[in-house]
Amino acid sequence: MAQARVRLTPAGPTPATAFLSGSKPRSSHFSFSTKLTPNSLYTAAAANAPAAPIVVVGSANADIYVEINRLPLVGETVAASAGRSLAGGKGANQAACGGRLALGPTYLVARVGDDANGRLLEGALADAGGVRTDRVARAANAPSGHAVVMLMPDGQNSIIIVGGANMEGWAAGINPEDLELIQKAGVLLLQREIPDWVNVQAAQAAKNAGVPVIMDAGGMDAPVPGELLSLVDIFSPNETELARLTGLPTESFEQISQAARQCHKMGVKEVLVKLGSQGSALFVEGEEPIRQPIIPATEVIDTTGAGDTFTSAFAVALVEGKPKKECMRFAAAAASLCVRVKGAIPSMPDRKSVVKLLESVQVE
Ligand SMILES: Nc1ncnc2c1ncn2[C@@H]1O[C@H](COP(=O)(O)OP(=O)(O)OP(=O)(O)O)[C@@H](O)[C@H]1O
Ligand SMILES: [K+]
Repeated sequence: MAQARVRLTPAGPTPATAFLSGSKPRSSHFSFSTKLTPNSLYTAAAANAPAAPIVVVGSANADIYVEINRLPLVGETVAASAGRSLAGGKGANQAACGGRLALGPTYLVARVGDDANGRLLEGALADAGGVRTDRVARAANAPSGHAVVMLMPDGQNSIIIVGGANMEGWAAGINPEDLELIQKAGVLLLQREIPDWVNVQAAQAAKNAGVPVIMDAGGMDAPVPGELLSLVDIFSPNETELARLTGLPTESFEQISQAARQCHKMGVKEVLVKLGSQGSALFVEGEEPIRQPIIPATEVIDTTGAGDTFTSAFAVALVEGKPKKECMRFAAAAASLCVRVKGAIPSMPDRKSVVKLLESVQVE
């Protein structure tokens, strides 16, 4: 449960995955046109838009990175050449991004432990700016979610994850006052690093109040329960997660379209697929897909957090009532800025930078 996933095996229809991220192989069998629509209203008019809150219900994780030459053998101790602890978890990442980009408030509903990692997470979220952390509660009987990420010189990594409070900290579920908050939200943003039953509870509350639910597919690789899918308005996998969910190949755009249609049959009307350097595509049932190419980065430094940035930025634009195509452009611009900077939360752009990038992109 951390910044995103690492592909522990080469990409394929059903890879083993963890919650942390690294670079991943991508299919390059298809390409997008780069036709862009004019950048409309992220500036003056948007400033007058009603500022409905974004509510993220999800994970917060302390990621402990160690750089080692090789894994220790059983019974052996090895010295790391470097180590650091960073805040992550897809819930925290998406809240941090919302906090930077949204006109209104962004709340994170999460569980941490009453421990040093919990304090690290609370501090990092406060430093990220713009995130309301008063709904991050400390669980009495579970440690904060954390992960040990062992980075090796050849780029390989091994990860051990402790779900901790993300998985065990919810007791009887989401607090009544947090359910009320969800029902007043402009959008509810979910991922899969907390128990499915908690996600169902949040999504049900949102659905009852007519609040749109976006679920990022990243996190645990167990099948998504049908009950949860039926409560989600926009489901957002990358192509690997889409393949895993549907059991279908996602190497070509045609195959991705087929897999998205399969999701429609499973009860999700809108599927927002993230395709790495190939951009993204939104499949709304019964409509032509909307394709969004990447907005090229001057230099790609680290794609960690790109998926979380994309999903969260899409939600930010959606809350402002932007058309879906505009939401995708906004998200692509935010993600393009994210890949230029190392790390997850530290790489998430502010609104001004996204607007500036959108303005600088050539309009056809
Ligand atoms: N090299 C790149 N240059 C510019 N933008 C990129 C690049 N790679 C990714 N992006 C943007 O980031 C978005 C999300 O990236 P990606 O598809 O890798 O998400 P993900 O697989 O969910 O990522 P994560 O590793 O964070 O879980 C893409 O749709 C694209 O807009
Ligand atoms: K990054």
